[in-house]
Amino acid sequence: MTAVTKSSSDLTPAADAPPPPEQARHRWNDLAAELREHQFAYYAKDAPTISDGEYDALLRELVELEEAHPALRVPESPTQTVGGFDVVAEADVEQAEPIVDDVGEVYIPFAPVDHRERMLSLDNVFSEEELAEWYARATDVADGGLGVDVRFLTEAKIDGLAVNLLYEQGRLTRALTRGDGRTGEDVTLNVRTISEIPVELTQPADAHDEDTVTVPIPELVEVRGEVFFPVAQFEEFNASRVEQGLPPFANPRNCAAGSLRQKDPQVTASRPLRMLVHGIGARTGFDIFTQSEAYDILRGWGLPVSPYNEVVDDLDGILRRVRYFGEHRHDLEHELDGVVVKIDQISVQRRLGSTSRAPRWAIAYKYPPEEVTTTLLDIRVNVGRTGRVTPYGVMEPVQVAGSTVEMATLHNAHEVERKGVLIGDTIVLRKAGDVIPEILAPVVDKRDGTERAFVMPTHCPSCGTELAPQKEGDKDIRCPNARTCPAQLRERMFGLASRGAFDIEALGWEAAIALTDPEAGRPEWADERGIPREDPVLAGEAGLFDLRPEDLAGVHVWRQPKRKGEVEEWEKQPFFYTKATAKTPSKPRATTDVLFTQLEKVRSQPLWRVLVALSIRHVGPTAARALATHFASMQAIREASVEELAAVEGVGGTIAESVREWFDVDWHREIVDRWAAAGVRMADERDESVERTLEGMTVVVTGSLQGFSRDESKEAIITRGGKASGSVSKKTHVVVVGENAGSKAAKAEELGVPILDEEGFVALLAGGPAAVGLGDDSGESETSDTESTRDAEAGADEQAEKD
Ligand SMILES: NC(=O)c1ccc[n+]([C@@H]2O[C@H](COP(=O)([O-])OP(=O)(O)OC[C@H]3O[C@@H](n4cnc5c(N)ncnc54)[C@H](O)[C@@H]3O)[C@@H](O)[C@H]2O)c1
Ligand SMILES: [Zn+2]
Repeated sequence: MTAVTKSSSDLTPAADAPPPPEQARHRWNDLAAELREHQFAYYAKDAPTISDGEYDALLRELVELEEAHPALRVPESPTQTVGGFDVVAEADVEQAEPIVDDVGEVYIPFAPVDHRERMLSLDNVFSEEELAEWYARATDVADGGLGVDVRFLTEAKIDGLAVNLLYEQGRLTRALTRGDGRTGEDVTLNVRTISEIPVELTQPADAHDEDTVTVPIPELVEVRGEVFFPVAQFEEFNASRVEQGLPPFANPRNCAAGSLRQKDPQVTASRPLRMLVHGIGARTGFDIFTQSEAYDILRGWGLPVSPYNEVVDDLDGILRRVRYFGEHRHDLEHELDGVVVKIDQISVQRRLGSTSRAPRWAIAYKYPPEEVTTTLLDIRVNVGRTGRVTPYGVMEPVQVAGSTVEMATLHNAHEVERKGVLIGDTIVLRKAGDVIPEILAPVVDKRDGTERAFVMPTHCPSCGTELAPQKEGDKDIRCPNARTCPAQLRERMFGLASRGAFDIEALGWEAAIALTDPEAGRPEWADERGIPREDPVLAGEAGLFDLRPEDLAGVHVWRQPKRKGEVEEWEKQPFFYTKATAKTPSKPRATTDVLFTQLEKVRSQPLWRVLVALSIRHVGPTAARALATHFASMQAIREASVEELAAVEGVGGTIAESVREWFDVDWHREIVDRWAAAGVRMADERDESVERTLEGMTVVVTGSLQGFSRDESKEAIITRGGKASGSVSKKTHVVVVGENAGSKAAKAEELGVPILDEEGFVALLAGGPAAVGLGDDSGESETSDTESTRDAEAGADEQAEKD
């Protein structure tokens, strides 16, 4: 190890620091070596093999180790240097070997050139507490007992790569990467291709308004900024690389760096690189007093300045900005990994100075990482309710954005190809907040040749039917065997039992699988070991109401038992019946009894629920109610023409056609017939004892009522000839406001629509509008259709989305 030289940093170990124990020294060596390796992959090759979060964690460990053992904190430690490979070591460009980087591009290192003034990195904090500590320290030193009113500039931290632009007499004469902070690589030719960066500064026009700062173009100025690749263009760009047989970039930052450091500037020119400036280095010929003012000057010369800079007075202001960007992390055109806070006054900046690595007058607040790397163990496919086949990635479980992720959808085969991921790859996984996790890209450098490409199955993994797109040109492929495909059937069965349909609590996801797809989860070895396949007790929903408890005695499902914390092999277990023991024979489980009780009960549910249970496309609860109210029987709906269906208030053409088409399929009609034969009620008896007190009235119920559930209040309105609507408009006759009512109550007041409480509602139901002092103005109702039609269509959309 080289001799420890005295560094300007105040963090250099005290000469009398006790020697660290052997173990700590070992760990330090390992960590430092590992970090340097990652720095090389990241800065020199633009192809990191671990995520930034993982890198930061390693660096943190090193910082903590050095805090515990200050003698380890040598000037060349990765904690003390500006990250970057040693440019000077590759000084002789003539002799330098061309590097073929893993992104398939060849370049020779660019000539090393010194910066006029050093380019530093930034120190990081990872929590609001740490930020407050920095704030306290910085303001304390800044004040120095002088009572200075320190102000802070908050900026978006742009995740790109830093460049230093030297302008002499207004001309861009040199552009360098940051390198090790003292010496960077000459990338002048490449930077010149970025249209946003002026080759010639513009003399600011004479200021007419007082806010514009005009400073004449100086003799010399170093402008620091960040080159980035716009997020919006990244995915498309990566896909085009994969198409050309080139490996994709891991993320936009590495893509920006790789694009800038091209041997052939033409290639750089073809990339949509952008830049924003965030500092000034050496300068002669002008003065600046605050950093924010410096930005105004730079803007005046035609340089791109971020629109997100804002000066604030105190910690509260800083925290407000941190929270703001936390919420808008994905609304910016560049990747944002944090917020940079800088002391605005240059004189105060000087008083605070810098360490060997970073200024003390600035800090980067970093958000929790949203990207991690993990292994893609497999790509499997899922068959949905309408037969759509979607591949999804199965990954080594990993923590990201506060949850454990082990699966991520890949949407379709085309998407898998676009992303260029192989089974076995190390992949970059991204999870942003509540958004569903996404596989971003493979880490190509980690490949060892054992990875294999995903092959989209040609046949349905559930029923073996040949897959095909529904229409020509569809990206999705489907299993056309809608009738008996176990995967599709189990989804329909689950839907049929859901709250908006028959509402059969005992028929949940697992029971739906047991009834229709008992081999779901069958392990590969099951065939080899001669374990017979079990036929489902239901080959379609038609037989649901014909089931008897004894039919379920032999139903088994595949389960992976967990015993004493250990994960065991998958095995078949009885589902509806208990396991027979030496003493007791197998008998129906308690939940199985409940299932049959509920199946009995739902036979007399209202017609609209039966309609929803049929899984007719676009027919959700709203459309089903409209149909049931109008036609009152399944037979009438079945015989209705498209025109007749479409004429129903709340049923549009799409729904009408979908209903007609559904009844044109013979096995669909068979479902209805067999359910009817098994005693499922197929008509709503008009209870003549209920007076049609609300004929022609549109009623909105909002908030919760004591005596009615949501469904019951709707039912009560509809059976009395009224219309139950979900939104308040001028056409609404009355709004019933229960507890915790929200915006609808306010809207009613605003529009002057009469409002009733629950008591009033009961009176209205019994005696009609006159009973609650409302004039009978139902004549208007003929024109009030549009609103409820929109409701029904919205309901239909919701339903379609679930497909
Ligand atoms: N994954 C890996 O293998 C790997 C390896 C090395 C480094 N890294 C990552 O690189 C980063 C460390 O690099 P670093 O030294 O550039 O530190 P940094 O990214 O934490 O911060 C310093 C840099 O931020 C940039 N910056 C962006 N917006 C700015 C603004 N508004 N004002 C001032 N500066 C701004 C500047 O270029 C500056 O040099 C870490 O995030 C680390 O995770 C990753
Ligand atoms: Zn199938």
